[in-house]
Amino acid sequence: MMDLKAYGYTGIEVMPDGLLPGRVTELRRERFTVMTERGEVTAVLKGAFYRSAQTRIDFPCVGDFVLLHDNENGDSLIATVLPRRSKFSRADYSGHAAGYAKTVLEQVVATNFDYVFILSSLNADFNVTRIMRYLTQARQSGGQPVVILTKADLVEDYNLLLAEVIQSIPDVPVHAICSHIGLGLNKLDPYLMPGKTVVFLGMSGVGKSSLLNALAEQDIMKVQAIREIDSRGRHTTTHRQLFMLPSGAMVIDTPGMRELGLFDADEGIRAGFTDVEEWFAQCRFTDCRHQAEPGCAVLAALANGSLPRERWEHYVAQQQENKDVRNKTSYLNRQKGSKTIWSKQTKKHGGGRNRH
Ligand SMILES: Nc1nc2c(ncn2[C@@H]2O[C@H](COP(=O)(O)OP(=O)(O)OP(=O)(O)O)[C@@H](O)[C@H]2O)c(=O)[nH]1
Ligand SMILES: [Zn+2]
Repeated sequence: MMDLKAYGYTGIEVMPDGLLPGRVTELRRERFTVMTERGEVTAVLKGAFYRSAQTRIDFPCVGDFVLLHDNENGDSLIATVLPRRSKFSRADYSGHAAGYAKTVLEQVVATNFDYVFILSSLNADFNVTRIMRYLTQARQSGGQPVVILTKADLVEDYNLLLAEVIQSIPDVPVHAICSHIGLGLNKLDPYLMPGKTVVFLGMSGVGKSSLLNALAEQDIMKVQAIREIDSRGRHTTTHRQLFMLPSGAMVIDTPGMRELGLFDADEGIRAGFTDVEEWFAQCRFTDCRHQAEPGCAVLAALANGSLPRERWEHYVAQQQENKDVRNKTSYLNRQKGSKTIWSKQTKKHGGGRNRH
């Protein structure tokens, strides 16, 4: 018997008759892999999901705890998604013709994680502003942020940059690592305790796969390839989306989670709020601050519910953080002067890798 506690399950007060709890470890098209007390099962959604769910937010995602009708002879049926303690989602405009509908679908890409590892490389891409923008995203998610500065081997003295980041965000733990030689990985042990779940947030190429492989103490991609050869019925070319580390902690690595980090946060955040900014054009005054002005379209949209209040508050918080970051960054830039503190020999390996 599997103990689901190992997967971070904390139980519910009353278990409805005939239902089995589990955690979603993989989602491919409409088929789920769910870890339960009797091991891994495949499952599909009960028809009621498609009839009653208002948006795809209500659909289970990797990391979710669910209750299912177990079926030993085929697909089990997922009946309920248990409340989430943290989640990352991204706006999905795919269902709408541009400029047609105002509603943006929310696509949940990972749930129920304890820590958000914000990865940023110490080489030429080093950028405190970007780290702070990811921090805003992380704080909104409900997970605890941890900043991880990667590729410490590529700079002459990573302690300078480490000190800079610590100074900018004194309330968040910051660690420098090198996945290739294992430097600093032991600093991550306190987060990687049994039953805890971690997600990685960061741009393409910062070293997410390398860290995952280093923590897994094996090459996960290779492991998967071998699985396919010994024909255990897996028809995928990518690794598991919720992965159990030897330490007993789990890492969620879904394609959607990767995409969250793909854009450069500098433009990405702005692009992510078009549904909010669209209203500005309809305000009576072009310099409307959307606070108490007559004819403010934002206030009207908030009042009649066309613009969710949560969404507006998220936007305002983001704007504030951007401002703080700009102030801090110009301060840091003045301090840094003309010192060259990172090595130039390393150019980022551009996009040639397989996308998972
Ligand atoms: N020198 C050095 N290179 C590293 C380190 N970690 C990763 N790299 C290199 O950086 C490149 C990108 O690393 P990945 O681990 O694939 O990055 P990723 O974040 O998974 O990238 P995506 O899959 O595109 O999201 C590879 O060439 C790695 O070998 C490190 O600690 N030191
Ligand atoms: Zn206004």
